[in-house]
Amino acid sequence: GMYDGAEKFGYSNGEGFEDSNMSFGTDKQMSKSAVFAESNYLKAFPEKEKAAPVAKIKVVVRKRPLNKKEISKKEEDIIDIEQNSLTVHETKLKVDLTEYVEKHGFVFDAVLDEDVSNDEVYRETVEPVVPAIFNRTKATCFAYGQTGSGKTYTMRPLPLKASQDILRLMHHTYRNQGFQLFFSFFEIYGGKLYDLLNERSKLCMREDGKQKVCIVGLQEYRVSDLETIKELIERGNATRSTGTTGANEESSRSHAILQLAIKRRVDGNESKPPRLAGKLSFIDLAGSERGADTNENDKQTRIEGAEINKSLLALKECIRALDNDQNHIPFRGSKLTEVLRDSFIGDSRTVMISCISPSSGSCEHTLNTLRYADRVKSLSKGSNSKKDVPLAAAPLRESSPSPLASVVPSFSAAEVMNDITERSKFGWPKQQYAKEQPSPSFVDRIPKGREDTEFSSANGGYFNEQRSRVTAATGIAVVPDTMYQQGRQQARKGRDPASENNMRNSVAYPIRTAVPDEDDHLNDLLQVQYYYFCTISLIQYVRG
Ligand SMILES: Nc1ncnc2c1ncn2[C@@H]1O[C@H](COP(=O)(O)OP(=O)(O)OP(=O)(O)O)[C@@H](O)[C@H]1O
Repeated sequence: GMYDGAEKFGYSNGEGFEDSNMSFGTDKQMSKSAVFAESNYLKAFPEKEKAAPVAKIKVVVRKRPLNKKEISKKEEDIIDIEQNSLTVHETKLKVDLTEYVEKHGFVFDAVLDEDVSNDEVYRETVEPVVPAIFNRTKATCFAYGQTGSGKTYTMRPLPLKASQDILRLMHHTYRNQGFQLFFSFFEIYGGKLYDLLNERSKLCMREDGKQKVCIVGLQEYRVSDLETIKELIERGNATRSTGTTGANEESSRSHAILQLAIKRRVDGNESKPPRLAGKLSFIDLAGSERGADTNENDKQTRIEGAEINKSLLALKECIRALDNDQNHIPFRGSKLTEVLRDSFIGDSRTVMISCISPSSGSCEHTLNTLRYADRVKSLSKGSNSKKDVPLAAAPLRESSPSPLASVVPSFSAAEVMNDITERSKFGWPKQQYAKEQPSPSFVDRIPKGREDTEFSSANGGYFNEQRSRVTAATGIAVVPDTMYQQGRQQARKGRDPASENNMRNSVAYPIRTAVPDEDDHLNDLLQVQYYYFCTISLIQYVRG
């Protein structure tokens, strides 16, 4: 048959896990045990608590070339890259309709420009973590970015390249040591799990008595040659669901998770299932602008949008909690993070590749993507008081605590100042505006043909964002999803006030109930002014 090289395993992927005896507790037991999951882990491995912090998270940005459509529309490339820093040149209009360019600077672990090949992307991102998965590490690699920014283009080749390296290690360095490679591929769509290698059969997720995540019924294939892996990847990709949205018809609205698990037979004992040694997960996330879809289309699309939004937020919070070495990691925020739970406990590595489009028409989405990426990394570093690093820029070295972490806040501080100066010309209260929030009385350049949806969602996002920010700081928010909010507040705790200033959330929040305050009234006033301005402009345009 087609999968001759693959040995098919019908059991849940939890069965073969280290020390796992698949004893499902009652619901009550499960939720109780979940709370203590991380502390149990530390009890079992006390040395982990004392271990020196390692660079667990790597954030890489990749810019794609302008495509034919963008070139034909005469859109400009607005992204400048210099080593590992990047500048976005955003053209804006003042109230008097004169144009000005606002520059936004960012620094990441690596910034890859449009000439960088997929091979180089692999070398920069996944290759360094491959050896670690033979040694108890769970590594996760995901791409983030708007539809059409190159996530799939970037992610598609990575699993096969990684498999090649894994097989090489298995056949050479770790030869005759009982290591086996297992392959699984599933997707999360609208909060539900589907097996991409088993005709999209619906899966359910359980936690066993020891807080191990089990996806019951997920097909795992034992693989030992590249050709089989290639076939499985192609089969899974072909099964992925795609949907229709206002933004891009072709794009994926599901998160696809491809896992390469390394297991090991202990003492050559054939009767016992092999134990999990390490794991490498690849996640092709749904387009990051999906949260913004919540206003439009049919009910199903709105639900999908909300779910995607929730999972992207939850993912960010988990990674940040992880980087802060927090005891509580808010896995429960979404299906995606629950599924990835065991990838975030213990020795873990996360590689995030933020994909951006270079074109002026995508400026707003690009800034959102970069802010998300920046927030995953820089804030958590800023809060780590133990690290005393010089302020001067220094080249980043792999796996050392990033000296650049200190550069990011200083970079931002200058921008905050610019921002404040710009705004205070208009007499707005300075401290109310965190860095980089769009000021509502400037008309951002809106891509042609997308005015309505883009603007309304962006604007809605802004006001929601402002609200949740203010209420979180004063602690008066009443949020229905309490688990989720606890996670957020937990994540905020370790932060210092200086970095709080740089708080930049990029993803539109789900709408929350909040007590209105002065700031909200100000926002409403500005919004009214803005609409007034638009109406006047429209009337003038129609007349003349
Ligand atoms: N670095 C690149 N070099 C050349 N072409 C690219 C690059 N990145 C993306 N592309 C091209 O741009 C188009 C869109 O890319 P892709 O499908 O990967 O976007 P995406 O972010 O995965 O979108 P979606 O969220 O809708 O799945 C594709 O035709 C792809 O071939």
